[in-house]
Amino acid sequence: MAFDYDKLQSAVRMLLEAVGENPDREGLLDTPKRVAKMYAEVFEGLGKNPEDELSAIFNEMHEEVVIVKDIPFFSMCEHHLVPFYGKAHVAYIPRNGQVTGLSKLARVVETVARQPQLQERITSTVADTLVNKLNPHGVAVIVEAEHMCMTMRGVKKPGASTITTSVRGIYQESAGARAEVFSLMRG
Ligand SMILES: Nc1nc2c(ncn2[C@@H]2O[C@H](COP(=O)(O)OP(=O)(O)OP(=O)(O)O)[C@@H](O)[C@H]2O)c(=O)[nH]1
Ligand SMILES: [Zn+2]
Repeated sequence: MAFDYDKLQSAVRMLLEAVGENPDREGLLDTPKRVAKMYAEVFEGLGKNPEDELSAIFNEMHEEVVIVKDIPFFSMCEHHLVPFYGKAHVAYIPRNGQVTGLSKLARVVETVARQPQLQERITSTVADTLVNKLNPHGVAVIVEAEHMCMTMRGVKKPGASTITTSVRGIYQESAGARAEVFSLMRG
């Protein structure tokens, strides 16, 4: 995705003017440039297909659960463009030896989080990415996050955390399997 740095910089300049700041005062002179760079970084997942992150697939006959938990992530709430951040836990049961690299699960989370987002959509997109690419027996994703739009503004409830889950395959069908994986993921 090609970011329009010039447009971003003039938008930031306009924003500063609109709140009554003087964008030409010394401390703010480089701010439009810095903020443009920052947006390019925090939105670098835009235009990427998270399935491309699951490039390493090993033919390993392990048809039991694999869990990577406590994957830290930072995202930007699409309603207020302020951060929400926390941890994602990703579990899947490979099928037919379709085992991916552990770091690739964290890369999927990273790509999906680095765009204007909702926590629910991060959770379901990570689950669907694994389903589409690996065709596993089951997938479970838990995301726990704190939303700055609920802490520094608005309802102002610091410490409130939001938990979302997405399950696919066997974890959708079997309450027992789901309870087991959730306890491993959150334990
Ligand atoms: N479901 C969901 N809601 C979110 C997420 N991030 C922020 N929100 C909510 O989006 C809602 C937007 O509500 P609005 O009433 O349109 O906006 P607002 O007046 O700024 O709302 P307040 O935050 O209550 O002040 C708020 O309730 C936010 O808490 C998210 O990831 N998922
Ligand atoms: Zn918000």
